[in-house]
Amino acid sequence: MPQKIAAGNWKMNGTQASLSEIQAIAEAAQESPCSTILCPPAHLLHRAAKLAGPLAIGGQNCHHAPSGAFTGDISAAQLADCGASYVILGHSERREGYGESDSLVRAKAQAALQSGLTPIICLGESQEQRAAGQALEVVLAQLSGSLPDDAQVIIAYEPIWAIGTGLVPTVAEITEVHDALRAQLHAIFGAAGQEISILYGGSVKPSNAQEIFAITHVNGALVGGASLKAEDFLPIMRSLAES
Ligand SMILES: O=C[C@H](O)COP(=O)(O)O
Repeated sequence: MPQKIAAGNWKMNGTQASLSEIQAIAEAAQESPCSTILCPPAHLLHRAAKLAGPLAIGGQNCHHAPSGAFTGDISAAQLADCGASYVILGHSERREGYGESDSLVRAKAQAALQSGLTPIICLGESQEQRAAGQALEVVLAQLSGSLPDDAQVIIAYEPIWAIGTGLVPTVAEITEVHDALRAQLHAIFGAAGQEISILYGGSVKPSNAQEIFAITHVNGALVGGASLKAEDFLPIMRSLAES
């Protein structure tokens, strides 16, 4: 059975004053039967990792090279050095904002694995692609192009149009994509593909988490805005535990 995972992506939000939220989430993670991962901005990683206990810490991106003249970047080994054990890769805000391709995401995933990090690989279609009936085709192509050689990954399906908008796909739309992802992971990795957690992301809130977690092959969530405050994230963690 894939692990149930509640993951939070703080994006470019948070200062040292936010460490109290991480502390509260870490305390709740101690009681949770599920895995909890928090991906704060890079400047908080080291202090967050010290607070974390059973809460795992992740980066939000890494370079594909182990080191070198890449001003402003961070390597997978440096994330691990801060205490991270996961890294989000291929988020649509990087695919779209910085032109990251599937092959670059794949190279980053390989680099992450070499440094002992588990990549959380994000996939998702735009509103135009969904309207054109291309959602499945787009997401499955991203999966094939972005996966590393090893099955030690987490997948996050995040329709771009659902991120930060309050719009959420229907249960049938999420089901269709997660079923297809599960089948493709099985086809690629065999039995190991059945163990890969597939998260849903995009406007997950305490109010809709229960319905989303009831969907077959939804093994948790990658949460943006509602992970910034423990008072929002804890009910999502509880819904996952009860699912
Ligand atoms: O990585 C997280 C996603 O982009 C979802 O963000 P959101 O929960 O604010 O819609």
